[in-house]
Amino acid sequence: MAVSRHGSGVRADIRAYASQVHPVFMLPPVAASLFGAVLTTDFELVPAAVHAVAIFAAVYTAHVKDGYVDYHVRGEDDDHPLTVAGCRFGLVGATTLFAGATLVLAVDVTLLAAVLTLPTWVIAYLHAPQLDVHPIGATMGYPAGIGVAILGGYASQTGAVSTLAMAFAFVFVLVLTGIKIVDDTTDVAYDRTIRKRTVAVVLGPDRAVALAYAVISVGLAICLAFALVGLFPPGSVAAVLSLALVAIAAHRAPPKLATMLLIRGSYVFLAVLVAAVWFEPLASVL
Ligand SMILES: CC(C)=CCC/C(C)=C/CC/C(C)=C/COP(=O)(O)OP(=O)(O)O
Repeated sequence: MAVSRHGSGVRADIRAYASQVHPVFMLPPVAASLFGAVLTTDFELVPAAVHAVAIFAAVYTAHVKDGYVDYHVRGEDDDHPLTVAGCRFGLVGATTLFAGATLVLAVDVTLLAAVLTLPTWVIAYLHAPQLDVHPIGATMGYPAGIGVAILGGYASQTGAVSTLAMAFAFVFVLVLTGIKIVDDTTDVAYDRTIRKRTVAVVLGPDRAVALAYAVISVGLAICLAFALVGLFPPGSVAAVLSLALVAIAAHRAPPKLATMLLIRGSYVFLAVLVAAVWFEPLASVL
């Protein structure tokens, strides 16, 4: 049974499945999982890697299902590399990998880590066609997945969640929600034609952009406040400053450029937070 729509043979099949690895969407959740793990004092590589694999498999599930729904069910996309059977095999494969990694977490690491990992697959599987047609689901599914990935990464090290992990998860959910609202302002006209109700479709682009930057600002202000009260390491202030500067530049830019800037800004935000947590380089000077 053919799995690739473009060519036959093992190479074509591998290419088709590899096309569903979207680094822009996949790196942040995997990095969030590892970030949760490095928030703990004793970092253990194996449970961190198992959790990261589960998160990768969840996001892969989301992409295969989204591609299947957008091309084969809704007829929205012009092309898709996988046949219907290919999508189904991909879903079964990714889900099996997810289940295996989650089972390892439950049996060999801690039950809480597994329990916190499960919602990521549920969000991923339901992204299309259920969540992506509703303004809250379309906007907050991915940020919520990142938040839970941070908590699961933390729990995979400690068997517990902490105020620190929850606070970081909360900040990321807010900041990424704002960025996703901006992202959806790039597709308002098209999304209206396919009845996809993003925040930008419901509120209109101008009010959506105002809401987006308000949500990002609240997220950054909370991050700053957590740094000032000593919950977050002092270097978090540098992370806030870097994303705030990017957000100021993005605010004046057209939607596509603004989205591109904010997504890259969020990578820098995470990277500076990792450095702040791991090395605490500014601790001695602040
Ligand atoms: C661990 C974790 C983060 C879990 C959540 C996984 C999740 C919901 C991923 C979404 C990835 C995806 C299909 C993005 C494109 O969606 P789109 O609907 O904006 O784009 P489209 O218009 O191309 O369908």
